[in-house]
Amino acid sequence: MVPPTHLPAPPAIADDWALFLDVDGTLLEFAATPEGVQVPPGLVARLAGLQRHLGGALGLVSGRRLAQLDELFAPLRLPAAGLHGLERRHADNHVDPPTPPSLLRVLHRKAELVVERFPGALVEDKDSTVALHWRGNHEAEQPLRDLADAALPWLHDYRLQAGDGVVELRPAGTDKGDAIAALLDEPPFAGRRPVFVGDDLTDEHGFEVVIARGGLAVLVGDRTPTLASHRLGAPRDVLAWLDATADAPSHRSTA
Ligand SMILES: O=P(O)(O)OC[C@H]1O[C@H](O[C@H]2O[C@H](CO)[C@@H](O)[C@H](O)[C@H]2O)[C@H](O)[C@@H](O)[C@@H]1O
Repeated sequence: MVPPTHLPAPPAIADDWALFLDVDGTLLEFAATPEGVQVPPGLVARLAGLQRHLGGALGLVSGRRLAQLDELFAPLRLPAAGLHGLERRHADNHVDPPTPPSLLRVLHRKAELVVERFPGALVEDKDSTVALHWRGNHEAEQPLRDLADAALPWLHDYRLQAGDGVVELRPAGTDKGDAIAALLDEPPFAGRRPVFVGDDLTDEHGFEVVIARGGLAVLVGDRTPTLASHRLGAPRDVLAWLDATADAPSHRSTA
């Protein structure tokens, strides 16, 4: 496998692409807490312009909830998948609601007790999923991983989703790849070349789908191993790449 740092930069965005973008670590720099992220000035306008440029075929595919994505990128409401694909808003604004929460309440309370012992660590309640974060206190990593491992057998049809400074308990089934595949079955994405840009482990599911459909998978950073075909170094490089497209003349994909 080619080391990620040897992967080429992606070509300029083409008019016939269906472009899917991850959020944290891709469009936005990481922050100490989920609420601490900053949306760079001009990014919302840039995304709106890109959406027009692509005939509407621009979507967000994130681990965050759709409601959070709408808050972050207001007033823009792009076609989007939230909760790693569990929650989906189609181009017609219809939202598929996730499975309601059940046994997660107990885990949530236990996790709150753990993070009380490790200031800076936190529990993110996403209704049908719970994310256990240690970015603010790395000493919490092992206790939170242990708690997630111990809880998993009790949560029917749930699985662990590892991420950057986080482990999440989420319903099994739909992932980011499934969400991208579903969006690609409908207008305005259908018939276009799929391209997905993401940084984290959860994004590998999306990479698999776009590559299987003749598209491009763009890794942000140097996480390894990866299925990605192309790479950008950091969110600032993603923004520069999006900007370059806004300035470039229109063109279609080459092989
Ligand atoms: O799929 P993404 O859009 O990349 O979302 C993945 C998770 O992002 C958020 O957590 C991550 O970013 C936080 C803010 O920078 C950071 O504090 C945390 O350590 C990261 O794991 C979000 O809070 C999660 O719900 C998403 O699943």
